[in-house]
Amino acid sequence: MNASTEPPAVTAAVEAEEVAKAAVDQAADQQEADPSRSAVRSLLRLWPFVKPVRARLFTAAFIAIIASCTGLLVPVVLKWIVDGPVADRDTAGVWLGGGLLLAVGVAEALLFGLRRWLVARPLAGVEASMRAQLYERLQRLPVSFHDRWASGQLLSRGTTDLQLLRLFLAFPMTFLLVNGVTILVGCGILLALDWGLGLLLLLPVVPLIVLCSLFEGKYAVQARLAQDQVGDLTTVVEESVLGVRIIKGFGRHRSQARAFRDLANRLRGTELRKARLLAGIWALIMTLPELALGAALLLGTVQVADGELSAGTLVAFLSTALALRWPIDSIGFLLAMSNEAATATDRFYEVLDAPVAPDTLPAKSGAARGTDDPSEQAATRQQSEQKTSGQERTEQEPSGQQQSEQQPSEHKPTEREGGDGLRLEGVIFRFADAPESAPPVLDGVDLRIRPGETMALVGATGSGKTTLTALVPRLHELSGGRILLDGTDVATLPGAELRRRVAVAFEEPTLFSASVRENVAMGAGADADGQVSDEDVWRALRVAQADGFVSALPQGVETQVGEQGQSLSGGQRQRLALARAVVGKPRFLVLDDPLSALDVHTEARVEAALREVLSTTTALVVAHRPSTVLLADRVALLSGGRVTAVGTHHELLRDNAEYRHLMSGAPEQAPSEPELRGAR
Ligand SMILES: Nc1ncnc2c1ncn2[C@@H]1O[C@H](COP(=O)(O)OP(=O)(O)OP(=O)(O)O)[C@@H](O)[C@H]1O
Repeated sequence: MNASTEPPAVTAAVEAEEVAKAAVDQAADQQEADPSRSAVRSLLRLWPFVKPVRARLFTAAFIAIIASCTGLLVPVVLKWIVDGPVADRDTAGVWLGGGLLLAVGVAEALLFGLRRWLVARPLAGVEASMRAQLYERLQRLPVSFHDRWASGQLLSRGTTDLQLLRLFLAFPMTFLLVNGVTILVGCGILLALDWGLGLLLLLPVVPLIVLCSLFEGKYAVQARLAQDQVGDLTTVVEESVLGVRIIKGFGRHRSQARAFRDLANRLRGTELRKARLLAGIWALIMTLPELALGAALLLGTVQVADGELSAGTLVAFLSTALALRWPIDSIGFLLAMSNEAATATDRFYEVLDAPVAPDTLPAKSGAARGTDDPSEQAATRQQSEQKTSGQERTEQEPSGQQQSEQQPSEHKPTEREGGDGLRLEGVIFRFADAPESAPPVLDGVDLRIRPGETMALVGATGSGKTTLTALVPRLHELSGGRILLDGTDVATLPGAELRRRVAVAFEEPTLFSASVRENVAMGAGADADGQVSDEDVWRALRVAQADGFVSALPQGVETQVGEQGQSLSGGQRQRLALARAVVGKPRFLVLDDPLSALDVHTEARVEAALREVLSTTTALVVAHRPSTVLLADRVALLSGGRVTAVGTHHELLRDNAEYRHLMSGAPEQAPSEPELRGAR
């Protein structure tokens, strides 16, 4: 949650518009495709997906080559008919020739039909497996990746780009090969029929090769631009649909539509440039061979008149040349489609190549990520204690404000046998995209939460509370320091184990298009799928005070909550998210202001029920209101990137001006966030 002084709804409306404008600008600045990149090399990266169906694909390509070359028999049969039965006025021979031509045509059609049948099924499988891999990768990529990438760009890669690739494998890939072989065989026949006329017909080949390679480079740039612009357009549509209430509420539909139109116009411009390039190369590909054919026809006719060439040979020559027209004409758009497929492959692999944080990291030594060496640990702690005044030191050495830990707090923490609770040691965090000059959001946070203890985390808006809570379940990787769960560094815990130990609920509750039961049971972890009993679900719903409204839903826990739970109120969504966090009875619970949307009475009831859960769970709860803070045994104040005070709510109210200011909302002279950051 970013710091903002505007009312949230106004900010959201302005942001919606700005996002659309930013997408337009982004499209304008879109990084150009590298014209020197090799389309063939890009397309070869599809091999791992194509490999399982290679036998069928190669068989289909071979059949298509046979079918296409079968078509080249037509001119040979024609030459035989003209020079034989027609010249000899042999009617039976003409019928036989006609029958042969029919047989050749039928064989060609059957072979092409067989090819299509062979490729349709396996290619749908290739597309499905690519899509599955993309989705799986998206799930594994870190939150920082998703922060950077627009959702529309990812959506368009999973839909439009993969469709383009299936089309390429089904059609252009095969036909570039088939038509290439057909042209070679056809040229061989032409040269065999009359090498002089054949050479004349082949004259345009060299300029056409040069022109095609020039076209390919230019087309690649436009194809990349167009596909990126489709991604931007998808982002704007998605955001407009999700933010439709804000757009309508603030009457922003016109400006939103304008921004969309600008983006659509840019895409239109790019598509027109593509069409112009394609039209240009197509015109050349059709005109140059046509000119050569005209010249060959003229020369051939003169030769027939002079008796140097038989009429049958000329007919065969011309019909072979005409049979090659489609394979030659199609090269322009086959190249264009291949280029788009190469771009789609690049875009697909941009996601697949993005680095995924390893499931577990080796424990690092030294201060950067803490250390297992007790002497180094002591040194690290000493360093961070020097940085932090009035901050929690250790349980054994209470001082100043910390002495009050000895005083009775509202809820006595339960010690767990063998557990060490949650420890943050010298935690440093900086967002990867933050400017170099900006200080880290968290700059040496030290905090110990004892087993069974509930610690409230309080701080000014934008002080880094949400960021800190995201570090415990490793939604972001630390820039320095370490976080220990019962003595184990979270970086060394396998992902599944980490999820089993830690459950989270955020202020902005995310629900999925599924039933209430499925949304809640999700919190029990992937390995518990299908094993969450009704009793567990209802217990969690009771803790979150959600049992009442869920019972009143038309199908109870089986009720579908709609996309993002839009059919529920904000407070109801928050309570379901809370139920999801507690259903798996986690050892550690991280709650980012999960009760902010509740009225005070409901909040009090949720808190009463939560206390039972929290008495056996170690919890870190971000709090903005005194009522939420009272849920906790102790409170930590986050300020200037560090924990500057720890104590009970009443102690901090008494002793800490900044805390008093935050809790009371009184216009007291507490340091502002920029002041605090500047002071560092
Ligand atoms: N993805 C991001 N990239 C760069 N900076 C970010 C990112 N997310 C948050 N920040 C910045 O990090 C700082 C801490 O944000 P965070 O959301 O943790 O604050 P917070 O204390 O939870 O605020 P609030 O009380 O308003 O929820 C803010 O200055 C914010 O602008």
